[in-house]
Amino acid sequence: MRFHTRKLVKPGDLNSNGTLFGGRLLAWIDEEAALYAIVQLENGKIVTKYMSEINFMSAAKQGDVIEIGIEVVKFGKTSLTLNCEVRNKMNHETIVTVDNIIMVNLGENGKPAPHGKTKIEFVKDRLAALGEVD
Ligand SMILES: CC(=O)SCCNC(=O)CCNC(=O)[C@H](O)C(C)(C)COP(=O)(O)OP(=O)(O)OC[C@H]1O[C@@H](n2cnc3c(N)ncnc32)[C@H](O)[C@@H]1OP(=O)(O)O
Repeated sequence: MRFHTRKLVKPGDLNSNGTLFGGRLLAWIDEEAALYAIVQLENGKIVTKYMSEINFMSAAKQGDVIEIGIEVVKFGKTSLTLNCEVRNKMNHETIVTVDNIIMVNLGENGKPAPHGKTKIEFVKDRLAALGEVD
């Protein structure tokens, strides 16, 4: 699993227990999944369809640095299924796992559209293929 994004837990991110608010964490995960899918599928019109088992394993507290990891479970026809783990950057303690996040690729009409992708691609390889590596 590749951990792309780091977040600092700030006072405005806390719940009434003084730990990281779960809704805030889910918003960060949703944005990360959307970003990942937009880059992989090369389409800005992508929506979250479904999230399965969300397991809050440990609490994060103010001042913690956390990181969000995403990996591909499956390329579908119009969908991309992702898996997510959020962990403490410093000690790698797992904070939450989400087993399946289904992102759906939309066409111009807003309906599911085939994305034509079957495997993970890296932007640097796409650029290299275009002769645009710096
Ligand atoms: C980033 C964000 O926060 S976006 C905001 C939140 N999300 C939204 O507002 C989305 C609202 N939902 C919708 O607009 C619609 O449900 C859509 C466009 C996503 C999907 O429409 P549907 O008619 O359900 O699409 P359809 O049945 O063709 O399924 C599309 C794909 O999703 C998959 N899918 C749909 N429902 C599920 C489900 N419950 N579990 C797993 N996969 C599912 C299908 O298998 C299909 O994948 P495939 O083509 O790779 O085989």
